[in-house]
Amino acid sequence: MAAVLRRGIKFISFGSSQVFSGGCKHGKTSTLSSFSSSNRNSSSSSKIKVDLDSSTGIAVMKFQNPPVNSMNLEFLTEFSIGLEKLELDKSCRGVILTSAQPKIFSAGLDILDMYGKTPEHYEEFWRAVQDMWLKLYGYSKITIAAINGSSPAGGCLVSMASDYRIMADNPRYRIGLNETQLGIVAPFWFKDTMVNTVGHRTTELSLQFGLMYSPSDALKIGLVDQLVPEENILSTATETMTKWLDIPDHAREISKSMLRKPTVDRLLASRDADIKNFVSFIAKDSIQKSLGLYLTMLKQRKV
Ligand SMILES: CC/C=C\CCC/C=C/C(=O)SCCNC(=O)CCNC(=O)[C@H](O)C(C)(C)COP(=O)(O)OP(=O)(O)OC[C@H]1O[C@@H](n2cnc3c(N)ncnc32)[C@H](O)[C@@H]1OP(=O)(O)O
Repeated sequence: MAAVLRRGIKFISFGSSQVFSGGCKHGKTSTLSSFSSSNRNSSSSSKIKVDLDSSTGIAVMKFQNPPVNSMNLEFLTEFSIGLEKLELDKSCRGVILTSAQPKIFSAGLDILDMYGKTPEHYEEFWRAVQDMWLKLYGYSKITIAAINGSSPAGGCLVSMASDYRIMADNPRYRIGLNETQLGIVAPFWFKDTMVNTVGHRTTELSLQFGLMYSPSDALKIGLVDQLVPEENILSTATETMTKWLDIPDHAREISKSMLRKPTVDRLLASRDADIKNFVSFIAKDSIQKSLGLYLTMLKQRKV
């Protein structure tokens, strides 16, 4: 990674995949909170807008943390609480995750929460990342990621933790676990989630090179399930959800749990050790230096 940063390279090719280089700025969106009809219940925390249609049982959670939906402590906390509320709500049977920001699903974990902070902050932050993944990966209801933009690292994790992934077919977008490009390491449960999604060999290459895939390459390796024109992404996600809703909940839920519980249990059995590991890793001078360099390059639009 250091060599990559020094060279200021924008793309690294690997087969037909590339490390991503972004290229645009985003405006802000406004926060709305309303209750529009007897069947639709909209609520909005500051970073996530939730719209539940109780006549269909489908909720849409829209990330609205401009400019790039980076997942800071506040976002992660609101995300976990929002998921929890919907899980407890009997009128909700499935959740669509998408972004209110143009061109970005999520930029992943907020790098500023991992840079220049205290050990206590790192600990709190990492616990919030774990909470979010444990809730989403072990979620009893159906989750569909409508990936309407780039989705690096933590954004890719959220997508992979969903039951089904629909991505906008825009060749400028990228998705993948690019942690090594920042000089950091995806923890074992990120790795497990990817192995469970695309298999061991593809994960070996993806994680070591920090590969970011175009939508068509992501479809080829099974990182996403379907590509659609950008303007159709929400309608397709809703149609797809309707098909999933045809399956009796209890049978689908037990099947999902059978497949995912061992992976969830692995982290549950070692949460404190995982936090300790994160805090000691991220606080290292060499890692802080790498993150500092990466942030500088982001600001200079060289990533
Ligand atoms: C033992 C375990 C140890 C560690 C495990 C840690 C696991 C980490 C997981 C992660 O998720 S790390 C985050 C990885 N994310 C990235 O690398 C994404 C970086 N960002 C981009 O590639 C691009 O910004 C983009 C998301 C593609 C968007 O490009 P665009 O051109 O549209 O916007 P721009 O680059 O100008 O960014 C706008 C603004 O946002 C800041 N930014 C971007 N991403 C992040 C981020 N992840 N965290 C914090 N801030 C981010 C960027 O610097 C710009 O800020 P500025 O306007 O002030 O310059």
